[in-house]
Amino acid sequence: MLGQKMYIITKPDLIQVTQKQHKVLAYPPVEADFASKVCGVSQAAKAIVNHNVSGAEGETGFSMESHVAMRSALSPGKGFDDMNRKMIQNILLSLGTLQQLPPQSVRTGLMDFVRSRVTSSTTDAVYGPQNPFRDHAVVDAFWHFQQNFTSILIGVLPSITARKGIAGRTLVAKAIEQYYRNKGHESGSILARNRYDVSLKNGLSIEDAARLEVGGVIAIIVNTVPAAFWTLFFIYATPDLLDDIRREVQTVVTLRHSERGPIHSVDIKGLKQHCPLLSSTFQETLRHRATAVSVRKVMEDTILDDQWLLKKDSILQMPSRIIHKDQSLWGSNADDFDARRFVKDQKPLKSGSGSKTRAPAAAFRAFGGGTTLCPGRHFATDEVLVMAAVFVLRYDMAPTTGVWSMPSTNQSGIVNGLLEPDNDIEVEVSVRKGYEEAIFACG
Ligand code: HEM
Repeated sequence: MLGQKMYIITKPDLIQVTQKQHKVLAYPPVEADFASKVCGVSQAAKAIVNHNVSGAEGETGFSMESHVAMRSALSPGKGFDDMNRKMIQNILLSLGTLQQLPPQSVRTGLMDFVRSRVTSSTTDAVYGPQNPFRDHAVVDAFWHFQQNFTSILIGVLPSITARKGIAGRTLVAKAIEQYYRNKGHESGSILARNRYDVSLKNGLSIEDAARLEVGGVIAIIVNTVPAAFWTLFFIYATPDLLDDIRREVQTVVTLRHSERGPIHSVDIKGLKQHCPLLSSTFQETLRHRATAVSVRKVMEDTILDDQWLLKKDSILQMPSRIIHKDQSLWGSNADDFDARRFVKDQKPLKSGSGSKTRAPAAAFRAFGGGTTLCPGRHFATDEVLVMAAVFVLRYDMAPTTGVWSMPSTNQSGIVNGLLEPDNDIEVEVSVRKGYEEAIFACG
């Protein structure tokens, strides 16, 4: 990007105009460039990935077809429902494992805990019974790679400065390659199958298809982990909020007794429709912690909104963090975490006043917007809401220092969608009275 002209847009109305001009202010060339650099593919694969990124030749080529394939896999339908249901079952099951540990209370790093649960639940749902992430070495390698994103993408001599990350990436790509060779994708989700089919159809080798799939893993887990971490952090750090959310979640859980023990069935639809405070807390967590920057390439000289000349080949950025902290959009408490901000009966923002305000929908940028609005947002929302709901019902949690203090986030990488804590929080987690034998299921 050195020497490249850059424009930054921070006003939602201008962002909407930008998003409507998605052919000339385009995302696919940015994504192709990102994938080529971050995934470490061969020269031949770079040419395939960068072919027809402008869409001038119609909806053909790897870039255009993988966009469609991912969107269709993540849209409502049987394939998506199967994958989503498996992820939810995995989350419910994985939150039960603490119960099997000998003392009823365990010490763990909160980020570590969330990372391992999200990684195993999501990758198992996506990749199926031959999921390469069932191997802990692959999981560890992936997170080493993730910690080195920024250096790999824009660092000086990444082969030296990001050696551990690159080694991690190679190990994960090899494991996915083996998965493909064993035909693991055939019993995986629609998302895993669609991505493989598009890669092979467009002439990528299995090795390069596997390298690019490492980029797919970034999309499916990297943002959900901090989203779940911060959601739990804010809920437990605010005792009144924890009590209110517990009461709310209880209304969508039914209890029945079985030979195996008491079964608590969580109504997943009810969680989204009848738990406004939990949903609002999740959205506010994303608003408060998002750092995603939507990037577009200017494909030809363009006059934006009849007044701004954008030069061909320049880069346009729409940074969520600036927009989410704009007091003219979110009110005078824009910097604060307000768990009730997205509860529907909040009054809309009146110009420049009020602390409890609702901004226009376009001002919420955690999932991007327009044609590239995150297609995994429903999957991610279900994952975090279910995790938070079961966690609050089943567990008490307190930091071992005795005080919940907000961790610093200075080392958070610039390509992350959300801030990440510099250090993990050590917590003591214990099963709540009455939930010792509980089994959770989705209703
Ligand atoms: C809280 C979790 C998540 C956040 C905050 C998030 C955020 C985003 C953002 C900001 C973008 C780029 C949009 C743009 O530049 O306009 C994006 C793209 C994408 N996300 Fe997510 N995401 C999350 C979870 C997921 C999950 C769980 C999946 C898949 C299961 C997923 C799949 C994708 C895909 C495939 C794209 C690329 C879309 C395209 O090429 O058009 N995301 N996400």
